[in-house]
Amino acid sequence: MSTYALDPRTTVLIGSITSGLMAMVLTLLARATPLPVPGLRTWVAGAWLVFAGMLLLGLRDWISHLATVTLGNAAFVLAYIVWLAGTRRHFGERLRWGPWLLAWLAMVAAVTWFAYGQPSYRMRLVVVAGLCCFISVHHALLLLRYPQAERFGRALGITLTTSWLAVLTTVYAARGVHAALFPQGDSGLLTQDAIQIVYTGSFTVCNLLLVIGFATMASDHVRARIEEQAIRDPLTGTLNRQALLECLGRERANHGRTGQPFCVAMLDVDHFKKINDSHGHPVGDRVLVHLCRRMAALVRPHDVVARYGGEEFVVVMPHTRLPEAALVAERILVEAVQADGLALPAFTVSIGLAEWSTGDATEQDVIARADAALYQAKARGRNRLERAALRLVNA
Ligand SMILES: Nc1nc2c(ncn2[C@@H]2O[C@H](COP(=O)(O)OP(=O)(O)OP(=O)(O)O)[C@@H](O)[C@H]2O)c(=O)[nH]1
Repeated sequence: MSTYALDPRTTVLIGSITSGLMAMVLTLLARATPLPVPGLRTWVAGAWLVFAGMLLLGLRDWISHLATVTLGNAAFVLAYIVWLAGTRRHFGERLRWGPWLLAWLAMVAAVTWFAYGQPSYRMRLVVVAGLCCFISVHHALLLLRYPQAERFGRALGITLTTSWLAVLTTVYAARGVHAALFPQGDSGLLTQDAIQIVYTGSFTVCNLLLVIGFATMASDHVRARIEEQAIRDPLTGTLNRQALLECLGRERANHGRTGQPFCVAMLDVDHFKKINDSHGHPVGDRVLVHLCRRMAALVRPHDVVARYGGEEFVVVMPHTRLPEAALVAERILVEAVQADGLALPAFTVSIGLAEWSTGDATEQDVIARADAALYQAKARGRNRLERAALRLVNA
């Protein structure tokens, strides 16, 4: 009679059921997600491989040895390689499959040999635990390379996944070393002893927690993309009007606290309708995209470029007074319209510039003054810069 409440077969079979459920949850997550998550499908495939591997391992002695020992271990270890590929893909990299598949094939061959040629659970354990340990440590080190500070969800997902990979590495290392150093008697994966119960229980739990870790990373990825889409103009990738107003609100508050000046440049493409009419809207779109790229390259790192609407853009220049802002605006006027070798029609822009003044009550006021200066620039012949006079209190 068993001296333990759990036996390894029960642990592995419960593990296979829960990993099947996790695989299902991950599959549904991949189907339901409103935006594609790189690597998620690969993780789904890995989760199903874990389910298959654990189920086969748990059916030992009930179905053919080939299915349980060879295929079970093959599916199980392949899952770790597939998860590694999924993580790489998530971070925009590709796994070099060749060496990993070679190692996996060698493992499958060795396991088969130590199951039929020269049966030895001890050697199978050394081979399988050794490779799983190597994959897990490689996977954990890979995750540590990615920056995680800026978003809580991402940091949490990476930390969870890395932590469970570290635990998994320890489990496989400990089991592999124990098998290498000590005779394992008549042991098999499902033998009823404390070591096997702890071993099978540990990798079962870690596999589930790994899936939760990646799911956390995936959901944070979706949230970040949605937040990004909410503040970006889809055509040019610059901030949209809503984000611009928030940025101006911050600058206004900062000015209230510290007295730091800031300027707003409003920019409009001259005769843009003609460009659309003569060359078509797609070319007009390319002009806008090109202009934004050039502006982003010409302004300073802390300046903000936003699309105000149509072919109108705003540049916010923090910590800047009107004369310095005029230098930046002049640079944009001359250099942002250059499109040598890009097969774009020639175009010019007009700019109206205003500095936040004590007479401005809201961010809309400073925008309105920049807009009025832009109107003047248009009226005075376009392709030029006009500055709004400061509006001082009681002026
Ligand atoms: N291709 C393209 N055209 C746009 C976009 N948004 C607005 N427009 C077009 O931009 C044109 C703006 O024309 P107007 O407001 O008459 O101004 P304009 O022709 O630039 O003339 P001035 O501003 O007076 O120099 C309109 O024809 C809009 O349809 C866009 O995202 N892509």
